[in-house]
Amino acid sequence: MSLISGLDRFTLCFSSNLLSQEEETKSWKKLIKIAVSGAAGMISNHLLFKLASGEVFGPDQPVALKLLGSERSIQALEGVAMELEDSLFPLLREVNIGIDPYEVFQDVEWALLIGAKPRGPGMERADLLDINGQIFAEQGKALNAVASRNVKVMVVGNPCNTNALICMKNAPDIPAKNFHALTRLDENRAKCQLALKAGVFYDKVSNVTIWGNHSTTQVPDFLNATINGLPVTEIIKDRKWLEEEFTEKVQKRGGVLIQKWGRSSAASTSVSIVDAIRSLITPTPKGDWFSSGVYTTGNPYGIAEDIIFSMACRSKGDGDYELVKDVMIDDFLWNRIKKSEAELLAEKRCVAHLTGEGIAVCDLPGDTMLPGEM
Ligand SMILES: NC(=O)C1=CN([C@@H]2O[C@H](COP(=O)(O)OP(=O)(O)OC[C@H]3O[C@@H](n4cnc5c(N)ncnc54)[C@H](OP(=O)(O)O)[C@@H]3O)[C@@H](O)[C@H]2O)C=CC1
Ligand SMILES: O=C([O-])CC(=O)C(=O)O
Repeated sequence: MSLISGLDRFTLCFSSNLLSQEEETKSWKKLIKIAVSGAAGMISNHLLFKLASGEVFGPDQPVALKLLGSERSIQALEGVAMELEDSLFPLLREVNIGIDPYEVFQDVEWALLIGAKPRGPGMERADLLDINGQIFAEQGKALNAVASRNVKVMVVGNPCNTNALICMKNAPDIPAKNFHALTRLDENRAKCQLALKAGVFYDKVSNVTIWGNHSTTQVPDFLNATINGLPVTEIIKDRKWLEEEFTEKVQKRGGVLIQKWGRSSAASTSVSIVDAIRSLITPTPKGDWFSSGVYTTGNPYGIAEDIIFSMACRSKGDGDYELVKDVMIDDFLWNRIKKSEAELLAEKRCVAHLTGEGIAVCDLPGDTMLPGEM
């Protein structure tokens, strides 16, 4: 018996505890198909087991995992699939592996796009944008061709905001609103720092927005954040700490971790992907919000249109979201937001050849980096 299918090496013959159709309609929800790229990578190694366990979509939600790899990773991918199979997750109905996004993305309702080339020594940021951009352009086209018409796409692979924009532009038949770049890890990092400084537990911190790019220009918003329902600025009165130390700590957290660990955050990133998905499929607690990198066109804040920018979102739990209107933006916040916006506009000009918007011109600001690059 095997759950695994894909690449013609495995045949799907799992059936031993498959519920009959009648039982299924009584007690279990309809199977959902979830694609994960970079499935043999470090983040996926944590995430896939959470998806299969029911931790993400719930204890009555059967899942099919469709794992996208490459020639490079196919052996590893088979190993990952075997481990999933050996874990005997009752909700995991099917594991499919493949290297062709047009096969792997067939009918998927969620696409978690994690695979991306890491920036190597001496590689220009423009080169990274181009190499990874090509991956995301191809995957956008594949999603457009074969995925569910309402697929939700979560881009994790860096530079995730611009990769998400490229993916979205190559998938014109899928609503632009369905594309997200993961900035939830940054939000979680910000909450952790505020809780530690205030001497409270993490769950007392809410309304934390990350504005902008998942890079060192990101803006962790302490102005609108609350602790125990009170403005953070009333609890932590050290404004200098908030503007300088806190902000920089969150912006550079990824890089500091790489220096210590020798690799980038994988476990906490997978936790934040779970948080990001759950924020879309469960109603946002009253008065609170969450951060996600989403499409700016029509935003109420005056941020440039047609980029993917992290902003404050609320969801009714139906997979969709709306932008939060009642946020304060002072000069400090606005100046920082403009810097991150300028970086994303520069990244966008750099990938114009991949978004169908003409000839690329790369004039990236030199002083900004991915969180892991400091
Ligand atoms: N948004 C966020 O908050 C965060 C984003 N990240 C980003 O997530 C991505 C994945 O991280 P992680 O899982 O730790 O990385 P890994 O290096 O463990 O895995 C990355 C996967 O990317 C795939 N890949 C695609 N193209 C290439 C290529 N040209 N060269 C090498 N590998 C490639 C590989 O899979 P295959 O061969 O199967 O394609 C590989 O397994 C990275 O881009 C990282 O920067 C990390 C932390 C936080
Ligand atoms: O740059 C990286 O790969 C790591 C990263 O995004 C982060 O830790 O936030």
